[in-house]
Amino acid sequence: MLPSTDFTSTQSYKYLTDHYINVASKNLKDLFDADVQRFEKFSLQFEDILLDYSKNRIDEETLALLIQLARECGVNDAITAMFSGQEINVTEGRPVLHVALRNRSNTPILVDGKDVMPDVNRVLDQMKAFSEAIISGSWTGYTGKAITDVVNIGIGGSDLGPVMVTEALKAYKNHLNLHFVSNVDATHIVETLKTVDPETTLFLIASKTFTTQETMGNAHSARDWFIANGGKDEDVAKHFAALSTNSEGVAKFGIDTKNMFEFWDWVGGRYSLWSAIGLSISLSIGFDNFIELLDGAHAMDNHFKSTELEENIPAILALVGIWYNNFFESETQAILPYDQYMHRFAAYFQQGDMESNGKHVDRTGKHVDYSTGPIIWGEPGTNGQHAFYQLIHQGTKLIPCDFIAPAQSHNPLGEHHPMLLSNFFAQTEALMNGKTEEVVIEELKKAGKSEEEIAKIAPFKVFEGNRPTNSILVKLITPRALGSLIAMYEHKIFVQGIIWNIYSFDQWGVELGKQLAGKILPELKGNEPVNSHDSSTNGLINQYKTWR
Ligand SMILES: O=P(O)(O)OC[C@H]1O[C@](O)(CO)[C@@H](O)[C@@H]1O
Repeated sequence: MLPSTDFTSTQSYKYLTDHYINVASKNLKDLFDADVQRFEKFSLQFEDILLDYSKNRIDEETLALLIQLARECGVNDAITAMFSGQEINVTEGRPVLHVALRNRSNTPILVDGKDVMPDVNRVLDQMKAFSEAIISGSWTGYTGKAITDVVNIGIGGSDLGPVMVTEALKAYKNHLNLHFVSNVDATHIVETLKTVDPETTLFLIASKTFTTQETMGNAHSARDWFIANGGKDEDVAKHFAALSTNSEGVAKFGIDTKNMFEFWDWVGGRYSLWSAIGLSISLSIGFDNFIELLDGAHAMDNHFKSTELEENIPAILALVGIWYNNFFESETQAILPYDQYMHRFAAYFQQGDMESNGKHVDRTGKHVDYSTGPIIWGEPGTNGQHAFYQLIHQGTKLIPCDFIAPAQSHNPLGEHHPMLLSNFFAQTEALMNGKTEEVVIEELKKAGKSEEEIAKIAPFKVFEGNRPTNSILVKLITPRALGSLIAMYEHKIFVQGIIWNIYSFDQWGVELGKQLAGKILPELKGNEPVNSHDSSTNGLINQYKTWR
């Protein structure tokens, strides 16, 4: 059982409310001026990952109160509950055990009295053998040729994790060409199939439930294409594998269950890249690197589980996030990786965070009267700088940002990496310090502007500063470091969900749209006008019918 506390009625929350008034009036720049130790006090290192959270609008008292808040909300007990396999996904009646998938120390983890580790290891062995056979070319397609292309068909958690990781670890990639098809828009599968050869293509049908409309639609179209282009029914086994919890659904689709890579209902979709859903990752970078990814996540799990909250990186990130979300009332949080390979990292955590903590009902079923999960967004630097940073620097909204960068590049070409990192360092400094009117006027004077010109232009050139950031500097984006980084954010989301007293591991909010689409699909057949909806929906459907 998870503890259930309304965090707004805790003692620490009350203290934080008063404390906020004091801190909100302070400037980050002044906080740095007043304390030469600030970086040392507010930074933590885990292996090759340095978290600098000193450029946040906090002081030592803020942190102490936030930690007290975490304690009052039972964060430590909740961590124990998750790692010990308790049924903390209450609304779906399941434990939450993505940590078991990467439990490299193999300590038993019990679900209904049974250790899950033998099953986890059995599927890992199966993934290893399969990955090696495909990569080495010993597994051949129906005409005896080695596989050259792998098409992962999945959506949401059965797509975003594999896409993000295979992109982030492209530097470790082998000869296989990876493709990802997720959208039910035929364009996605049609354009992908134009680039592959049925004789040398392997399709991975990735779906936890094996019922998701988009994935099933794309999987059937891929199978039809395979048969229409020379494959026979008996050849399907060489070209289609399933990653799923639903063996019945897999068999019904026509995939030999020998080619099924199993996982379990205690793995949430958006936490599933560590499971059989990660097969495309293992194929892309090799099984040993996939294990490195799991090792990195496991190391972060151990840190999270056994480190006091004061030094606990995911917990600190969560608490600082709550500080902005619930006291400064910031609505969004940006994730800004200064690494082109990590270009899908923010998109991945859009699902990870927003599907987990986008909830308006607390764990007692009551509507919350406080803000829960933030809107997550972001793009890689430096591209974002030339697109939306204007608003972060000079807009009216407070946007806490996580800046992430590797100290070493996989592509150390000329001055590119120092140029990239100079931007990474400059942005957080600029966001913090801003530029005062006096400095602006001084600069304009030096540029020879008249008094009149200066008066006109100066206000537009002022930067208020005092905009908070975390900097996450990673030595090099290796599979291990990436595994740790992903696990770090997963646990941040977990801690926030515990404090907001919501269930982070269900996703009922995606059901309504699915249900209505199921109702509308048959209505799109035929030409007779539809009148079963509101006038807007009827009007749109009927116009579609005349235009199609
Ligand atoms: O793996 P499945 O069962 O096809 O589900 C895909 C995705 O759909 C959702 O259930 C809802 O969008 C996600 O949580 C999940 O990752």
